[in-house]
Amino acid sequence: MTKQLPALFREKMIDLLGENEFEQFLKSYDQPRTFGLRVNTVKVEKADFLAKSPFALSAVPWASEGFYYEEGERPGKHPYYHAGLYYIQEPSAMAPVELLQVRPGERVLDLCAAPGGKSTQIAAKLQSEGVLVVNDIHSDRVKALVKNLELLGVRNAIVLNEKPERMLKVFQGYFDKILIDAPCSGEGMFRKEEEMMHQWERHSVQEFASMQRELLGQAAQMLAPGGMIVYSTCTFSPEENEAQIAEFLDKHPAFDVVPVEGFGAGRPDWLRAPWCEEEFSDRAREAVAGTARLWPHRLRGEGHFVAVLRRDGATVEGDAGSAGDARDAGRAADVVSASGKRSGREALRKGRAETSTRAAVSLEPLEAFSVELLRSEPFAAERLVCYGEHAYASPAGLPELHGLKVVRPGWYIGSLHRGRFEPSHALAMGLRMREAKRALSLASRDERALRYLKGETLEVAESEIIRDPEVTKAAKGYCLVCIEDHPVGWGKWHDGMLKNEYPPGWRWT
Ligand SMILES: C[S@@+](CC[C@H](N)C(=O)[O-])C[C@H]1O[C@@H](n2cnc3c(N)ncnc32)[C@H](O)[C@@H]1O
Repeated sequence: MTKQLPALFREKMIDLLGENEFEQFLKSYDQPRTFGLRVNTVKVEKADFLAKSPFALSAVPWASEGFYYEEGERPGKHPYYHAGLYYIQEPSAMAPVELLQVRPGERVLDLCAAPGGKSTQIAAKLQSEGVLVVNDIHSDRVKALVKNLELLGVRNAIVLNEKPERMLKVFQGYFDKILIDAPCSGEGMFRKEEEMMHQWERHSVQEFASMQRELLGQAAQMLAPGGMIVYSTCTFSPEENEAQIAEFLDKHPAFDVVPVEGFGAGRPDWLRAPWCEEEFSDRAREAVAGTARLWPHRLRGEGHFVAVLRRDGATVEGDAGSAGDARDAGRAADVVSASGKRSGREALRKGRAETSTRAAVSLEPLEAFSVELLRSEPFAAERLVCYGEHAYASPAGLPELHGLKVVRPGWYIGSLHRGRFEPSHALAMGLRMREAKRALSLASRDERALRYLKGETLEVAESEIIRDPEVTKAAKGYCLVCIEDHPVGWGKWHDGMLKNEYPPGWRWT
């Protein structure tokens, strides 16, 4: 393994680390990589998952819901994976979101989000309260992002496929927290994915550095006063790490570094030729010592860099006249949604939803479905929005998204077509079992659990359909299929048989 490292990379790391530490660093490439999963507390309490985990787990010290599992285990091949109970995530990659200190109710942006490892981690910290905007510039990668958010039952995410510069007008000064998990040269991933070495040889560090500079500047404009940005990469190069932060601090005096403890320190001494040609202020040089370096030879994880940046509470970025407008507009929308713009509850009561074209869509079939199937109103507080035939529950407090490439304006509820409502798979995955009036809960060891995930029709006795006879007498019709009380999809029960509604693209193969 070690001899395959690109020669230029080896030379650079010797220069940065010195011969002694480089030897230790090099040895880490002969160690097996680490494997991690993160319990998805949107769906399951950590203690409940640990009590029934089929895998031997040990805690990742820096991530409250993160665990190592042993090589040879296959958590991606377990019904719990299909129930969204965890996300398979490299342990070091769990650090940036932990450091972002997300609280329920906040407005959070994940600017470079696909395939969604960190977005789903943010969603768990939000506990379905607040607004999560996730974005990625590459449309093919956004598909995986949407799927992961749906799998993990995230209800309050808006998915964009945008160039960040086009988001500035809409979101100026709007977010409490922003994560920039920047595109980078990926040097920290050489052990995990050998292909990264070939990519490294094809792209220059400078190419990534200029993208990162832009992303940091754009994020600063979308951050509210007093807000926080976490900037992370999975690379070692100072040009993409300390130099980015030092340059940012010199351009943005309202920001400071919040020192990170518990990892290797950032290296002001690497702000020098040939890695950086620029001169930085003493303030910036000192501050970068508070950034964090995760080294594969010093901890159980791959190589990462993380910087936590806080803006002071007074200053706003960019055009002083309009900064903060999006935040105020969002606040106004909260107020308006109680009267003018319709919350889910109101929309259902009035039988009409807002649409992208402003033409009202009849919600009667959705209302009938809700009355029949849903115990509570899980999207009562959100705005119901229709894009064509598709209904979404959009978190309250969003500015208008007109002009942006919106892939998901919120939780996808289902489609309304010719007087019929068809519930989406995302609706099933975002519900709790207790929110459905008709459900089936299979044990993970029940051979029908696997057969359901493979798309097969199941034999299910009427007595197995869980329902409150006071509320729903009939077993016939849509039923929320769960594995040990955790929803995995829809089925339609009739006369001892459950017709499978598990989407073909999601099936167990
Ligand atoms: C390191 S990956 C993100 C990984 C992701 N945060 C996760 O945890 O699963 C960087 C992402 O940035 C996206 N990207 C690259 N340039 C971008 C840009 N200018 N704006 C937004 N996203 C960008 C890439 O498509 C890629 O998906």
